[in-house]
Amino acid sequence: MRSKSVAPVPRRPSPSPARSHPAPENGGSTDSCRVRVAVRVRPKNSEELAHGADFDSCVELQPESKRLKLKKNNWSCESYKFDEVFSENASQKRVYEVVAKPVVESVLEGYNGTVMAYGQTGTGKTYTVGRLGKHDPSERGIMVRALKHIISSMSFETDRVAISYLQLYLESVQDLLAPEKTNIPIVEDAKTGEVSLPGAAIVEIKDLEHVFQLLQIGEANRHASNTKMNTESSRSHAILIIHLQRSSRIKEENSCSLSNDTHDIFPDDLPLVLKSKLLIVDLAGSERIDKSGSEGHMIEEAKFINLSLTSLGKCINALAENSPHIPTRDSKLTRILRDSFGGTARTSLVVTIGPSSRHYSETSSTILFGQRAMKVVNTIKLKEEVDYENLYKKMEREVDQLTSEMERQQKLIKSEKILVDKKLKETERSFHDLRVTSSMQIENLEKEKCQLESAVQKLMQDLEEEKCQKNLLSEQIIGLEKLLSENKQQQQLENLSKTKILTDTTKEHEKEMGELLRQLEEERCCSSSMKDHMSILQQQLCDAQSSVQLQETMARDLEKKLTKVTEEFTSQVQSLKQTISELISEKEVIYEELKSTQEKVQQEIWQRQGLEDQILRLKQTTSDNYAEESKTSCGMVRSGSGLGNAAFVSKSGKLRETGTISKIFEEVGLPNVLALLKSEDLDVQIHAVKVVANLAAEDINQERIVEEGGLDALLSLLETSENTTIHRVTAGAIANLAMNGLNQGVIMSKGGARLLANVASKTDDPQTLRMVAGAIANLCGNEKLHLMLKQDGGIKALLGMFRSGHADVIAQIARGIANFAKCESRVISQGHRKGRSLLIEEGVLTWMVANSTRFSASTRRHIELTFCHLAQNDGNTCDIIASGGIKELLRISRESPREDARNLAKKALDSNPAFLKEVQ
Ligand SMILES: Nc1ncnc2c1ncn2[C@@H]1O[C@H](COP(=O)(O)OP(=O)(O)OP(=O)(O)O)[C@@H](O)[C@H]1O
Repeated sequence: MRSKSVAPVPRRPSPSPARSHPAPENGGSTDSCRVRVAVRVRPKNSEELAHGADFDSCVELQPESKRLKLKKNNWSCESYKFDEVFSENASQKRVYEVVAKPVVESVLEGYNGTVMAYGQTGTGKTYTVGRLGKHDPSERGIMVRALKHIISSMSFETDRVAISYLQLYLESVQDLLAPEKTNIPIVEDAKTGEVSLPGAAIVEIKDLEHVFQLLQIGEANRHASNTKMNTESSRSHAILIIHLQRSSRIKEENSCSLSNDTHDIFPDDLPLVLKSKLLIVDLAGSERIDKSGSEGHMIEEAKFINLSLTSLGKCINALAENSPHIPTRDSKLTRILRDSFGGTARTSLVVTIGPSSRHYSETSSTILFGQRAMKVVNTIKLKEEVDYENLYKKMEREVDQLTSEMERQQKLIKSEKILVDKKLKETERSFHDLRVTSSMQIENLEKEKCQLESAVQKLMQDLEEEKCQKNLLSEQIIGLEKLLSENKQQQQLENLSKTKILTDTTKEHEKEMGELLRQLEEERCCSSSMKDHMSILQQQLCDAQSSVQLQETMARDLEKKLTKVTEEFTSQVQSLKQTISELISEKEVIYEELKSTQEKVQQEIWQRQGLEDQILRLKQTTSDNYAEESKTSCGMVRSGSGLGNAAFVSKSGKLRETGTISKIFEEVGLPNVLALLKSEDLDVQIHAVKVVANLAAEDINQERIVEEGGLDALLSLLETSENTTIHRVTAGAIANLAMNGLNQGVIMSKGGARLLANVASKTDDPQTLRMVAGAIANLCGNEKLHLMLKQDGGIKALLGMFRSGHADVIAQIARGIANFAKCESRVISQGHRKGRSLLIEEGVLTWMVANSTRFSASTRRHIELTFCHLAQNDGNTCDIIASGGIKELLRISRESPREDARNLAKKALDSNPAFLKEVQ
């Protein structure tokens, strides 16, 4: 698409309006513009020069006043004013500059244009328009000059130019660049009135050399004959369509290049393109059959030419007179030129006349035609469109970016979650460890405390006991001392009275006293050792108490530590909880973002799908329509060798699109695509069938499409639709599905062969017949279905399609019967079946012998193989002999380019005694 360095397409001042016209509907700007008409007089040819006075000139030009005088005879003449008059000396360059250049410039600005030559046969239309002048540039006609002008004015980086070259011959449109394409339909868009020729080749132009090559091909394919009036008389109308697509807007630089309406319709960031078409038309010459000397087939040609020119004249008359009804539908020529006269194109007409008075009446009617055409006013209209291809690519890029961003964010969240989970687990583990160790420590401390307390208690008890014993001893000592003093007093009293007894008693008492003293001494010793022991015990108690105090302090410290650790842990847990909740809320936000991104992506996908639908629809309705082309010109991209199946998909370039379709199909889903097959809108339906047909060309989709009900929908379309395009593409889709062995039985059981036969009986469109024949040919490759195929009329329909005479259709028929014969011969050789071939019962043998000369070389190979396979079956011997097939078998055994065919034919001839006898 357009790069910023490319200047916006320049604007021309609008011509002044000549007639009021409706306001634009799609944002394009419109102007009224009258058809410009110039007249060109051909120099006298050799015959006219030779006959002198007989061929006196009836034309006189007045170039200054742009007038032409037409002399009827010496006393009567008429004068006509044109936009320009060219004498016989006017150069090709000048004619181009006056007639065509303004139209080409207008086309470069985005308007449609038409340049057309009209005139009697032999007056120089082809010379003016179609002359190539490859070696003499001064000779070049309008076609070459216009293309050279366009190529030099556009940028190949951002713009595209392509051509279609067609001829209208015997009311049939034929492609001059691909002459096998005949009967090309003319499609008119009901809404825009735009005319397109789907199926016509559109070839992108590279350079002038390429232009010469293509125009030469077209020239070689154009119908021309030698008539009395012109040795190289064109027998068809040639139409060169130049398709031009130019980028029209870059957001910043060209806001001035668009009308306000356009801005309202297309947002600033949409890429826009200007699409325009230039039709250069070289009409076949009008002729009087008596003068041109046309005979036989040429009379037929002349009738068609005159008929279409008459209907063009009627349309011009009706337009010139502002008639409410313009009979454009009367001929294909007027349908193709619908936009050129009274439409949206800027149109220039050059009318060519001969100078000779012998052709006064033809010259006069040509001039009147030109005069009337000058009254026609077109409404030229700028057609600005969204460049969906570019937009699609842009959106695809954006979706990719969004998807990768989404994936990146998902990965980020995942890794963050793993990190948080890990952290949480670690914290839980350390908290648990801490709890276990602290509870163990507390337990130990408790135990120690209990042990110390019981030790202190025991010491206190011991101390108490010691104290009691000491008291007891003190009391005993006091009692003894008291006793001693009483004894002393008694002794003193007794001493006075009883001296002897006293001595004895004193001795005894002294003894007792000694004993008591000793006991007292012992008691004292014991008491002092008890005191020592007690002081030791007291010391021990003190120690124990201080140890208890120490332990208590330690326990308190530990408790404090534990409280601190617990607090720290609690705060850690809290902060972790905080982090987790933050992470969770962050996660929720990211999830929300992801959700909205996913929704956005989904929307983008739907939008993209919608846009693609529109692109395809637009492609279909414009003449650079690839989809339609692919449909009508579809070839066998993937055709198996020999008798293999054939997939019906579009030509090169469409495989890439199939890839995109598969991608979208994955995103949109098969049920949604299949649902579109039942759409009310025919365009959508056609597009959906095309998508399904493309998908069905891929092996991996074939079974799924049938499982999801796609086959039912296709068969129902085949049965109910009246539309030829639907028939053609649906048959192609079924042909693709029929490549799959499993699908073949399903297609047959659902009446597929009967429906295909029905379509074949109703149409003459070679492309549709090719699809139908291809589908039946694929079904022929399954021996289990042979009987049903015959009963459902499949074989009859296959042979019946031969009537089209189209090489591609015949190739499919031949492939089908060869498939059938091969499988049948295998089944018979394995002993699973006996008797006459089902193909022979349907008259294949007679058909092959009768048409043997009409087959192309490649088709002939299939036919040869069919002969050989049929000849392997004894049940067919009589039929082969009766139909004269022996001769054909002999020929194949000697001359066939295929070794397998030669061997098969020899084998059949050598092994069958009836054949041997016949040969001898
Ligand atoms: N302006 C001209 N200068 C020189 N030769 C001319 C000129 N116009 C036509 N001729 C010659 O006259 C002959 C007939 O011209 P041409 O084939 O272009 O006619 P035509 O109108 O296309 O005829 P038809 O309708 O039968 O195809 C050709 O030989 C051509 O070279």
